[in-house]
Amino acid sequence: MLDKPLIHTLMAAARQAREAAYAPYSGDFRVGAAVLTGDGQVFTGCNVENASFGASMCAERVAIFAAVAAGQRQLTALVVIADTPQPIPPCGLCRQVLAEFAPACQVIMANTKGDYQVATMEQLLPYPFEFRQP
Ligand SMILES: O=c1ccn([C@H]2C[C@H](O)[C@@H](CO)O2)c(=O)[nH]1
Ligand SMILES: [Zn+2]
Repeated sequence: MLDKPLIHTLMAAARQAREAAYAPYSGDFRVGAAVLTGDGQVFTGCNVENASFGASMCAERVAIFAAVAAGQRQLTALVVIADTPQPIPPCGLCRQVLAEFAPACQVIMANTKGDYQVATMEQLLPYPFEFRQP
């Protein structure tokens, strides 16, 4: 279980990352994310939209891919934050990507008011797809 100071550190990092969100097509629905690696590093991301809507990328996957691109494949926590009435949950695609690198990850869903809720990956994606060679 993550302690409160660490949750607040990660929430602050995600909130800061959200500032860079590029979200002109969603009406400025800005999202920030932060992931914690097994060795204590923090990587962040924001959503990056595109005129071809399907080419847009969620904040969570930007943060996860930044960690993996830096050689960090073991993720222990993820925070996602947006200006929403309730804490924001990660979308299904991000859950599947999280399951790849963070099967035992704690997911902290937050909003900019400071509300947050913690869930495990088992709760968010109980049956992740796993590829097996036939
Ligand atoms: O968990 C989520 C859900 C949505 N978005 C982004 C994608 C898009 O830019 C905007 C609206 O879906 O929010 C995220 O970054 N993370
Ligand atoms: Zn997503």
